[in-house]
Amino acid sequence: MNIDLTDTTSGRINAALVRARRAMGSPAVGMVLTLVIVTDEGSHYDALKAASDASKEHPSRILVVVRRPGRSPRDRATARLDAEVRVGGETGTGETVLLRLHGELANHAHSVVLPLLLPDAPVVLWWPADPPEYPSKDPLGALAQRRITDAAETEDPVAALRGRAAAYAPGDTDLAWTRVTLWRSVLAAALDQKQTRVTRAVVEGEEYNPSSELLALWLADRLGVPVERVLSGGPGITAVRLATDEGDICLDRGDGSLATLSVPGQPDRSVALHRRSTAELIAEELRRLDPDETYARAVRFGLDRLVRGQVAEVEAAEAAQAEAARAPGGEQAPAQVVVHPDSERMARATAARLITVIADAQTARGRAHVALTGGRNGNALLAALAQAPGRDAVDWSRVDLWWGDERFLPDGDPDRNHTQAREALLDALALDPSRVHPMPASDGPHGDDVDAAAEAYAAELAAAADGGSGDGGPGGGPGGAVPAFDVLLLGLGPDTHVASLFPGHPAAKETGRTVVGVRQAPKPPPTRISLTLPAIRAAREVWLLAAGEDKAGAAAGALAAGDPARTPAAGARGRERTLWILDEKAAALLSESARG
Ligand SMILES: O=C(O)[C@H](O)[C@@H](O)[C@H](O)[C@H](O)COP(=O)(O)O
Repeated sequence: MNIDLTDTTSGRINAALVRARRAMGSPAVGMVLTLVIVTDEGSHYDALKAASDASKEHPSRILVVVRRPGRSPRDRATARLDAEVRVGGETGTGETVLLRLHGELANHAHSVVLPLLLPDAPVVLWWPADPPEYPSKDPLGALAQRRITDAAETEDPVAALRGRAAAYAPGDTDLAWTRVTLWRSVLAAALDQKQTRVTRAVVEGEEYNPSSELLALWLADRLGVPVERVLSGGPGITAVRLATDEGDICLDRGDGSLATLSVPGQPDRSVALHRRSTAELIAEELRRLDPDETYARAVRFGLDRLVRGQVAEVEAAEAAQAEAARAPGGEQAPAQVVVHPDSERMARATAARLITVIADAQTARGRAHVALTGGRNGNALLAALAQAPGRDAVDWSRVDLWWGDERFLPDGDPDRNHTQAREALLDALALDPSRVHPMPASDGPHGDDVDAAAEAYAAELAAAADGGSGDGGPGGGPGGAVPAFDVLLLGLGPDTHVASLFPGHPAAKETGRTVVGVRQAPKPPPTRISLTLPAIRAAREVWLLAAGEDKAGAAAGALAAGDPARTPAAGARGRERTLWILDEKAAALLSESARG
């Protein structure tokens, strides 16, 4: 039975429900909960359909709240409640009330809903999209034992998960979490059955997929091992791999709905992991109304603690481009990792190591080319070098100093890497000024034309390659256009950037030039000059410096090797040596084998 009420009240709606139930001859006693859906005019039909299907398993009173505050001041001044009451029929044994709150009333939904709640029955609130920032503090949310959101229905699902974590209160849940129930139960069963130690996990799923993130967070929290989040073409989650002492447990759905579960020592078996409808997800959520502690732990585990991996299926073009960017003719040396107890000892030890390499280069070739980096770790190394007892083993007048990148600011600006390097070390050394090659400043001869400034630096490098070191040929970058740096230093960004090559930024994919201008860099200041990966790879040795837990995910992700366009640090390799210099905190997520 359907009853339409215009300009009505909650009391009249309740009376209409009683009349309709009497007419249907079915008491309200069979209903077990009130499901309140807060949505908009355009989406209420789909949400109501899903809820009605879900409530077949849980006879419910469904209240759909559509706020219509109105556009004009006159509209907004009015306060009117319209309702469509439906009992029986397609709602099954439940009943639904579609509530349209016009004008000022749209700001008082809870006062309309409260009198309509089933007495002495739990309340579930569902925002199909656009939930409040703090669901439990929302006036309607405060009425509910269960508050359902959906991170997949947001502009930035990963940011939405961060918001869910910050706002979490017992009773909160999210359909992105509900979507991983089947994956979790299959993996938990496989782990319970195969009592073996898991050393690492990988979750593969399409980019910006919140369920992939939550599955990875759940595994990281449950297993206490590094969990790598790797991007794939999807749809949704495509595979989970658990590395164990006996081989990988792998649950792979690919792009279908039938997954294959592989457990070492057992025959593969197929598992149904179909992508469930919203109605199925809501039905699952209505089954249990106690706070979901497992969700609480997973969503609050910390997205930054996941290891960020690469695209599982790197496009052929990108892979070919990465291959083309390798140093001409030179194989890239395998990465070595050295881990120091803390950042102070890391800086001191690396200063001693650098002195040795520079002195050896001068013995072998009469001079040394060193490329410096900016950032905390780069400057800490220079400060340690200034204090190093062996500092004078180097003839600093025969050292050519270059930069891997520079902030494009006026000369002498405190934020320039050159300024910071002078303060940390250079002003204390007997350097030959003609051998100190800072990158151009924004108040130099090229003004604020960062591209012209980059080209000028590329020319300076090429001149040093041809006339200077005598070995800028085969060891140089594209066409021998840079000196063969004896050591090129790089700091590591938490997003795996090196120099000013940021993930997904065109500069990280550059293969034709040695130096580029960088605009809109995610790390301030936004305009920079940077060597490109081919120029970096011209170095004999590339040393990557990272200290602190905020670098753990980046270090593990980059060392897992992958597409340099998305993980620039993975493309920073030396011709003779690639050395990762970490402190324990930055090494925390490395696998035992990666620690060297
Ligand atoms: O100009 C810069 O900012 C650096 O060259 C940059 O690449 C830096 O090395 C990394 O962002 C790591 O910086 P921290 O060592 O400070 O973390």
